[in-house]
Amino acid sequence: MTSESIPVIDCSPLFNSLEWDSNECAAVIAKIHAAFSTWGVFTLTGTNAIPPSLAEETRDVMNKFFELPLERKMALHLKDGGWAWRGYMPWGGEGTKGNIDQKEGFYGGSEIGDGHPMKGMPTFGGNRFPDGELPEMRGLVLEYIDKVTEVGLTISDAMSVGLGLDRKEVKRRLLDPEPIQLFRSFKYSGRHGVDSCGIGEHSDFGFLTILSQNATGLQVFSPSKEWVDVPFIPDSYVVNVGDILDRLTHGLYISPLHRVLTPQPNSNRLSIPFFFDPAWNAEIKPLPFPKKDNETPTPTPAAIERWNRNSTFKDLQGIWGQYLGVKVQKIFPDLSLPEFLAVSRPSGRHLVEIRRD
Ligand SMILES: O=C(O)CCC(=O)C(=O)O
Ligand SMILES: [Fe+2]
Repeated sequence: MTSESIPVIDCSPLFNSLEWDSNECAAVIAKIHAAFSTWGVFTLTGTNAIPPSLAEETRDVMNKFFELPLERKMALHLKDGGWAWRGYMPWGGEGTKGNIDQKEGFYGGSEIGDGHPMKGMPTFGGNRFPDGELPEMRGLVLEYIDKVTEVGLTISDAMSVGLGLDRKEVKRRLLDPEPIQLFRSFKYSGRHGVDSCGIGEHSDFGFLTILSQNATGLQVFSPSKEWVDVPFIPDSYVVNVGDILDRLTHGLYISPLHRVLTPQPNSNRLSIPFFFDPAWNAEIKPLPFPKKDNETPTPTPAAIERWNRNSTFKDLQGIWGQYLGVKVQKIFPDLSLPEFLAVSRPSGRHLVEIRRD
């Protein structure tokens, strides 16, 4: 048994338009900085950027979505959404390290118009909502994405100040003109005879993950290397560091291992992880801190061990989209991709076409 528990941080001063150099804000910023440097995760309370009713209605509509007949959901299958990586992911459709994850999912993102310059690139494209069966889902999910993005931007500002940078430095370097916004919702349900996890142990690929949940089940690997339950607290969000933020902070911020326990066959656990990632064109190079002496911090052995868990970010170069494209290609090996430069593979270039069938 462990007495450790993940930090819970009331972030209301940051959302209540207080001066950021007020004592209240400074205290919250220090707590976030400490949480990211030790656990890599905290439970955020006190945000008014996402009205509680919106979060609840979004979870409700996602539950309704998962209750739709299977053939209606299959009509929205992810693979038919191509590079946009949007739509329905059936139960068992994903796995971690060779084991199937006992979950089904819905994948979405910000809606872009036909004329958008990024249309057709990995993660950019139309959402696949069940407009006929659940007409309210589109509006709720898009509104939720807007609001949770505000939370991501506020945390990024706090992080920037915590790292000794100007408040907008992280945003300017990594999130302008707009962060990549990946909406996910998962419904966990176990099957008799299958003992794999809801999601096996992993760390997140991107920058920040901001997760809403309706029950316990998520566990995080603690600083003293034990699995610790993330409690369910109403109107809270679990915010964790992803692998690229770990790298960009020279390993000061920790991308934590986490997993979702094996769900019961009649489980009702629903989560909405939101991946708040760098802008497609963001140049991937470490953040310039500490500012005072400009010395590059030396990564600790623990950081190097984390970075070696997977080699995606072995060398930091190029732009975020080049890493993201490779990630999406691994998920859809059969799809072909618009041409783009990739940096995390020796071949360097993918030459593909968008699937039209
Ligand atoms: O559903 C959860 O609680 C965790 C989801 C997660 O870890 C992920 O999607 O990366
Ligand atoms: Fe995760």
